[in-house]
Amino acid sequence: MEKIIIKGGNRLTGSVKVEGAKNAVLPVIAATLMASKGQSKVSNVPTLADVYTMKDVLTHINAKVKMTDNILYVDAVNPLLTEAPLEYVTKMRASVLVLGPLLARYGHAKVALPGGCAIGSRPIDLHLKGFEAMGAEVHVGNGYVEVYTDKPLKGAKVYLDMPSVGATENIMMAAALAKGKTIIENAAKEPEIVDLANFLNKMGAKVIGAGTENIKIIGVTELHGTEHSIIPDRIEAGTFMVAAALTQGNVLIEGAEFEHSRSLISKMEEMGVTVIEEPNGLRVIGPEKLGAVDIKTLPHPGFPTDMQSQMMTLMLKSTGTSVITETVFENRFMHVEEFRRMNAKMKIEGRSVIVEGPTNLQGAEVQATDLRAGAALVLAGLISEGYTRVTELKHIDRGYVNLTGKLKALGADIERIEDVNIELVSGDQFERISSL
Ligand SMILES: CC(=O)N[C@H]1[C@@H](OP(=O)(O)OP(=O)(O)OC[C@H]2O[C@@H](n3ccc(=O)[nH]c3=O)[C@H](O)[C@@H]2O)O[C@H](CO)[C@@H](O)[C@@H]1O
Ligand SMILES: C=C(OP(=O)(O)O)C(=O)O
Repeated sequence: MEKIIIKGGNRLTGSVKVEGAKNAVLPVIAATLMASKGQSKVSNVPTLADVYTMKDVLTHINAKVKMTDNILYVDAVNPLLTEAPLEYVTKMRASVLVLGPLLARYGHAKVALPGGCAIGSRPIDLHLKGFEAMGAEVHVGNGYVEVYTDKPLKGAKVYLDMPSVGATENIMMAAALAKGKTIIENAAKEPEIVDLANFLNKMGAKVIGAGTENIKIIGVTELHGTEHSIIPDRIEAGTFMVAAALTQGNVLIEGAEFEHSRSLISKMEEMGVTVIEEPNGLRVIGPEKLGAVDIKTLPHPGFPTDMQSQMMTLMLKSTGTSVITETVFENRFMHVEEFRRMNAKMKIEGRSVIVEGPTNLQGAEVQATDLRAGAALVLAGLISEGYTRVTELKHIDRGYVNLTGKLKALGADIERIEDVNIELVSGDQFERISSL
């Protein structure tokens, strides 16, 4: 079983480059399926497991896909299949984002119904409500969801009960090729929604107002391939910001956008962290003593749920009682048990976790329960006594390119090892691996 092993105590310094955003590139790749003319060239594509899964979905349905370095080429001109089987959806829920594009282009799409996952039940009822409002029939059965229509989709007014990111994206993509005007009310406002809208507009779509709560889409009859560069990953950036703050470090996070991370920066500043906007990124300087804060996760521009577990690590180092309340997902606290194995003092009360700090964290063997929880445990390892071993790295690989290498370059004592035989890597073995 592969593990990341961290020996805590090092201060991080230097600079680290942020990759293209996972949550922007996945919908953009899905949208390339709507180009009935010309090839799409997407650059700044992160080499993540999720990107390869999305690439496999596209190949499965007959699109021609090629990836070299960080550039992805998609040619979807030839007729496509309209079904994506279970194996892809179990690896990555974002595979449901092919529903909107395929429905709009072919009048039919079928994908395995995503089940619950470690962070909550995650239904797709709002996506389906949008498709129905545009005239599609929805059939759910035998573990699959099928959407179809024998007439072109028609523009509609769709109110989302909550500003779902995926539903906004799926409906926006379907509406781009529908007849007439669609308005998405209470739409998600994340920067990744704006990136998708920009990509669609370069393909010939007419999307107005992305980034606000009302998005208007005037349908067109055809979309074409185009070129686009993916926005930087604000969650990867945030993870390194926390790493710098935790270790009393001084790190330049190259490519990090101030505007995309306002809520995180504001909380970090409240805790005593210095964040400086520089021409090519954000510099983060960790203080000697961190103050406690209360945080509530919310849809953008509120505090992102994808930074909740990493911030919990920072709270563990802060002096006083911090409370973190999760309002976006109903069950995103699986990492609390793992933190406790590292001597963390925290208590779950309903949708909140009460964190008592500062804690002397102790290294332990812990499991990544989802990708951000995995990153948070690696962060905790950076400030723990002794050795921390993080397993279930498949989760981390969904969302982070070379997390170990990047932290090592900043000065962390960290290794990723394949240890089929060694159940417990001792300090000596770690020293040997580190010096290889
Ligand atoms: C690939 C991608 O971009 N993933 C992000 C996206 O996920 P995703 O698009 O799945 O998240 P949503 O914004 O849709 O989900 C937010 C909440 O709405 C609920 N909901 C959603 C859709 C629906 O039809 N019905 C419903 O009840 C979900 O269960 C959840 O409680 O946004 C989340 C919230 O910022 C992030 O944590 C994920 O990293
Ligand atoms: C929850 C996340 O992603 P996904 O929606 O792809 O599971 C995440 O990026 O933290």
